[in-house]
Amino acid sequence: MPTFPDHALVLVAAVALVDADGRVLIAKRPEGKAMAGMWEFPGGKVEAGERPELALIRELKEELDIDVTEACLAPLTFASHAYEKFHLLMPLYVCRRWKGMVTALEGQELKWVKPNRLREHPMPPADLPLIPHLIDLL
Ligand SMILES: Nc1nc2c([nH]c(=O)n2[C@H]2C[C@H](O)[C@@H](COP(=O)(O)OP(=O)(O)OP(=O)(O)O)O2)c(=O)[nH]1
Ligand SMILES: [Mg+2]
Repeated sequence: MPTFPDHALVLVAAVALVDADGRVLIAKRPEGKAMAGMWEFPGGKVEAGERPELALIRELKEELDIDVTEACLAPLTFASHAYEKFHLLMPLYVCRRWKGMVTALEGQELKWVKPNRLREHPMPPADLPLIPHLIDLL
């Protein structure tokens, strides 16, 4: 029985951008945001009426100044995590191809890391089960 009446589902689309050396891009959540200082996969909330793939393409332009096409987004797995105030459902895509140079447009710290070193970076609890999938893939 759910003890919380208003556990709204929040849909967030995220991506593992993979470089030629099999490293994955993570970004540090800026001060002032929830979970500030944690390392996350680029992405963001899917807006009402928006498809997750298009949300991700939009977020990658806004946050990193890169152009990604839908055909280059391969679904890998998803996170489903009960935060205190909402339930996060977060599909994780993999992308190895994009146009433009990855640039931190929101002042966020960026880092390319091997999947087996992701655990050295504090990540939101929802992300921890995603790490083995990336280790298996890359
Ligand atoms: N982008 C992203 N968000 C994550 C990850 N793990 C995780 O728990 N989240 C959570 C944190 C936030 O509650 C939510 C994403 O919200 P956000 O604030 O980044 O959304 P947004 O990019 O649309 O930004 P905003 O316009 O709301 O400021 O998902 C992750 O790996 N990547
Ligand atoms: Mg975001």
